[in-house]
Amino acid sequence: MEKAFLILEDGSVYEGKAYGARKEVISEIVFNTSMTGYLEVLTDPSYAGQAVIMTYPLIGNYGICLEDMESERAWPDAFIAREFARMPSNFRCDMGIEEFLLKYDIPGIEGLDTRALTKKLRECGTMNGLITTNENFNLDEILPKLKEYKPTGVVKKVTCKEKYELKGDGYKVALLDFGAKKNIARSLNERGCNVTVYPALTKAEDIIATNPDGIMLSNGPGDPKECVEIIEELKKLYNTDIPIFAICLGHQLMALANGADTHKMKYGHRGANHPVKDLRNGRVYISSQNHGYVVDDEKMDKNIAEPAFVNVNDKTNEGLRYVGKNIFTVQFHPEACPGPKDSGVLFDEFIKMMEDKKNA
Ligand SMILES: NC(=O)CC[C@H](N)C(=O)O
Repeated sequence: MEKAFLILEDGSVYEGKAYGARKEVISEIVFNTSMTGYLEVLTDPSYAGQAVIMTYPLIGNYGICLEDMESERAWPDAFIAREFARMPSNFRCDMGIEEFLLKYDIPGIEGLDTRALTKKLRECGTMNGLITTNENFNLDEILPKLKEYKPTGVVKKVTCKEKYELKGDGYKVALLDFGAKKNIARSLNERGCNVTVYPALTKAEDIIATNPDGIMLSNGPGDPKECVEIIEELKKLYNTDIPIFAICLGHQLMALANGADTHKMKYGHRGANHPVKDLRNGRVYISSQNHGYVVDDEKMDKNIAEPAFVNVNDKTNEGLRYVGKNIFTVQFHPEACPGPKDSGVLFDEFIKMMEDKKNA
């Protein structure tokens, strides 16, 4: 077995075995605590520019079911687990995880201590790292490069190139694709919506001109503050009376468009069991999450938006309701995939919002 190394920005080195593609990459190293759903993690475009460590020790047991992909390809720069399954067992399985990683040229490492690694990232915060099979690495050369790295231009990389449509007889929804997981469009389409998916840099005027019943802003990769052009367009969408629902990056961008600030969290939320509390009724949903940035809700003008959800573990903001507007946005993932479907009802709330607006 060929050796592979993960070298972190602080100079620590973890040795494991090479798996998947043989390729040297520098990336932001993040961990995900989901016990299943590795294919959905691999195909979530929000991971572009990052390498993912799965904390669950055995990954790949049920193989890869291509039908369950959340986008057209796999996005992480690298994929790391304690052990990858050699003999997947599942009647829907199309291929094993190694074949899938090779197909998208993604290097993997297994056999390293993912628990120690996760503890390290929790204590020191998210770090950049190098994944390599070169045993003769030189830390003096590598560490300055690691400190410099920042994923940039990632939304442009992952968004669709052309608009496309999912036909439905119900409400007409314009979905802005900042790196959308497929289950967002599917969740709307299942509720009858006719969904038109637009590239991230579509002008607000072009969307407003189609007279949609509602606008959906998707999840996506990278630092929200980098998306300056999109934020400008969202200001214009805010000024219409079209109902808007936003998830994750969409939520952060709408907040930035309205004078809020965002910051990078110490190590983010990535997993399938994050409790979020609905501040209207105290109800707690167990949610699927994948984000490294968060909206500073204390700095948000309360006349513009009020906190709608809070994370029960660390009290960070998980959603906003815009005052006097048909707009609500969430930091977590009601579309699940992977993870619990508890908060899928929020799509029904969005439908209700469009209905009320139409009947007004
Ligand atoms: N899933 C997402 O939309 C992530 C949003 C943003 N890239 C973050 O990490 O916070």
